[in-house]
Amino acid sequence: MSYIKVENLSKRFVRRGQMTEALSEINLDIHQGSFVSFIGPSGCGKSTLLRIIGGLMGAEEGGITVGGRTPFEMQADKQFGFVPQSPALFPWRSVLQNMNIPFEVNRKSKTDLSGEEGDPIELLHAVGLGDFMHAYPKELSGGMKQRVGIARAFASGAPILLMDEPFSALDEITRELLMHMLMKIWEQHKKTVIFVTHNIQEAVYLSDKVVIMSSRPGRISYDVDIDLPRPRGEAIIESSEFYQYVVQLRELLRERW
Ligand SMILES: Nc1ncnc2c1ncn2[C@@H]1O[C@H](COP(=O)(O)OP(=O)(O)OP(=O)(O)O)[C@@H](O)[C@H]1O
Repeated sequence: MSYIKVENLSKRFVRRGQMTEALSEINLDIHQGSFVSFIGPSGCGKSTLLRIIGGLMGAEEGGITVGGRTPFEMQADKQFGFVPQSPALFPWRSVLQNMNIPFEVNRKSKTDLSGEEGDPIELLHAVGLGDFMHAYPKELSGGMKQRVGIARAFASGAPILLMDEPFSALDEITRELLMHMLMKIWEQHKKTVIFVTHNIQEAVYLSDKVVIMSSRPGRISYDVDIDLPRPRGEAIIESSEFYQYVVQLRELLRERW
């Protein structure tokens, strides 16, 4: 059953008298607990759609519900965890203290997400930062900071995680390591994840569904179900089925680039 439902959604921006049709007639069904990636050329509206789903901005036309409620209600109820390109870590707090920020925010707003929360210490071990719990952000590399951001999102209790190109600032090898790490954690926690990326392999490896977008105006041109077995180990990348999905997505993307 559909958990996130987007119907005929359009979004326009007007800047200095010039109108940009950022999204046009978007229709989308996302199932609870699934991993969905958005991929498409720069400016096709991926981040805008992510922000609308996450209740950070509204749209002019169309409807959107998340778990039967509006995104704004879900956002006020702390149901979304955001993982941006580089995570916001407080420099004066240790890694573990940074992990606890969502719990403190929820306690203050009296949001009860118990049952969805993960153990911060366990999650730090899962991302290979067990020895860095008491370190400060300035002692971490970019990849390590991003691991904290991901671990924190899974610990936060939010059932829906919105990730906007979380690996784009990382080198190729770190990016691959984090992709495998994210997959392992997600397979244990099964939160609904919406993931924006420019990387086809990443999208195929991680996703149940890849949504291909095209620009001017931003539209969904295809959505492709990735029917690869789970759990997905690293070896799957070498399989011919994986390769076929990569080729298919590349062709579909080229068509509308
Ligand atoms: N706040 C804003 N004001 C005006 N125009 C905006 C605003 N945010 C986005 N846009 C425009 O909307 C379109 C979609 O932008 P968006 O950032 O969603 O694209 P994107 O697919 O995420 O791009 P990228 O892959 O480069 O991050 C672009 O043309 C952009 O210039």
